[in-house]
Amino acid sequence: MQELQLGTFITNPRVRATAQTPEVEGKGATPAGRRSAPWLLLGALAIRRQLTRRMAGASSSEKVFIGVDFGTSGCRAACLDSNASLLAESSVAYGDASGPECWREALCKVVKELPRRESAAAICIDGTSATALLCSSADGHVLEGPLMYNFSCSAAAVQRCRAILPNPDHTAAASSSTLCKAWEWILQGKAGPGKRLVHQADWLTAQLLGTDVPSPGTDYHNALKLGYDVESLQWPDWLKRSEVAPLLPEKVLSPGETVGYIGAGPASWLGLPESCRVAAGTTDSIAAFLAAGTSQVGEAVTSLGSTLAIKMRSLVRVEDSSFGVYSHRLGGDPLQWLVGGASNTGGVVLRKVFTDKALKHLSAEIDAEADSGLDYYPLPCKGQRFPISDDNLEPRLEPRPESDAQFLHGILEGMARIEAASFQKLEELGAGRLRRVVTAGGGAKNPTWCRIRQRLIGVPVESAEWTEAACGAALLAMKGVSLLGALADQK
Ligand SMILES: Nc1ncnc2c1ncn2[C@@H]1O[C@H](COP(=O)(O)OP(=O)(O)O)[C@@H](O)[C@H]1O
Ligand SMILES: O=C(CO)[C@H](O)[C@H](O)COP(=O)(O)O
Repeated sequence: MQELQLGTFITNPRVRATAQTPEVEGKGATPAGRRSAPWLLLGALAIRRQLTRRMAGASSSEKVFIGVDFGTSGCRAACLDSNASLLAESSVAYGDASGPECWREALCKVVKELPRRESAAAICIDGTSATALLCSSADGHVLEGPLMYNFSCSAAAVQRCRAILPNPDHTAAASSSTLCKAWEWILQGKAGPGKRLVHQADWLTAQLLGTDVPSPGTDYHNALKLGYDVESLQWPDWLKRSEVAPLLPEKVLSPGETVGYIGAGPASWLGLPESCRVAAGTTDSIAAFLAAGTSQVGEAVTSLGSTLAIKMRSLVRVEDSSFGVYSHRLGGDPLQWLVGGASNTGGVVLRKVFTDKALKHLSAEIDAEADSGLDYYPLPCKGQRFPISDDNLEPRLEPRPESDAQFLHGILEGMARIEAASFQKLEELGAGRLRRVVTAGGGAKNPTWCRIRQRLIGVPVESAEWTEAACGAALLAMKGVSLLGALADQK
């Protein structure tokens, strides 16, 4: 098996690195040039290994809090001290690998690179929303899947799903919903007694508890697309009466709520103490929202990751699956919602054409205030989830100009138009007026893209201080269930 190497250590600009190893400049692996690997592929990436530690030597016994983010292209971990300062981050790319064994390998890799993990007081995992596995209820063994977050189910599964929904606009009506994936397995004859649908974050959280706890249940963020009623906080009767009922997770917890503590086995292979609390998780774009830090209704977070997910704080819950719009529960009194959706556009389109290094230097050549003169609709392949829900929508990336910088300009502008149309749709549907956009994800490090987006969206657009979702998961580990309410109650 290929020897695993360290991933890229992301240095948080706020915390000055005190220990630096020389920069290792590798050749950027082009996506097409990637070699396959049984587990985690780390091509010859430009690896800057910097462990960030606070200047003042924090005592090694001081408690730390760990968040682990399982995104589309890789896994990242963040470690906070008891003042919620960022101590260290680590990451590993999946490359061409995928599936539960790859995720578990990534979990082990990123956690074992964190300093002071032996003092961890709590850990929390976020995963891609609506990524589902079919597992044995008895021992948690994976039987089918994963069906990934953007997997569009068969017409038969979608039809059976929509037939039980209380209304056609329901979040679970989307062809990529977790509930459609449950019907997919039912129609294939793979579901049945002793089997349960498990979200990516839930399965990984169970790895932390050890083998004697097959399933920790789920959280009400991950449960939304499975049909959970996040207003009354219960499985609705129409779902409990359906053939899906036996597949539903028994427990639905609040994100950050205690699921249990690190099992003896995981304690040894992760180097975490058995006293470390395991918190219920959330989805990757909500973890990014939590990391980005917003303070009032009308503010939004756009996650510019492999996909483009937006969440706007609103006092109005909006749900319209015909546009791919749904609302996650934030909390507070009055109850606040994270209204938005997840588009198939995003960094995945960029990575098919440009390495991260090329993105950086080509972006510097672009005049963000000028129009590119191109009219692209950037998608990785046919199909769009939001703000147009259409499995047959084709990408538009022609004509390609001679200049790579102009080509990139057209793509960034095309994605910014999709983002602007998304916010416009949320306002049309009653979510309220957009005031400001804070940016998370890999694209947040591109100031040119931020300026193009600001020009087309028409409100201030800036990069978050913490652009990594893992920091949001670490805050959930640290603050527990109080985090969401406290965020919502900020006026
Ligand atoms: N300078 C840049 N400008 C725009 N996009 C970038 C830049 N650097 C990296 N990216 C994009 O960021 C994406 C990865 O972001 P990340 O948040 O890690 O994604 P995910 O969590 O969805 O895997 C990649 O698709 C890559 O193309
Ligand atoms: O695009 C995705 C993967 O990155 C997911 O769909 C994303 O998690 C958005 O879903 P949610 O709004 O439920 O978090």
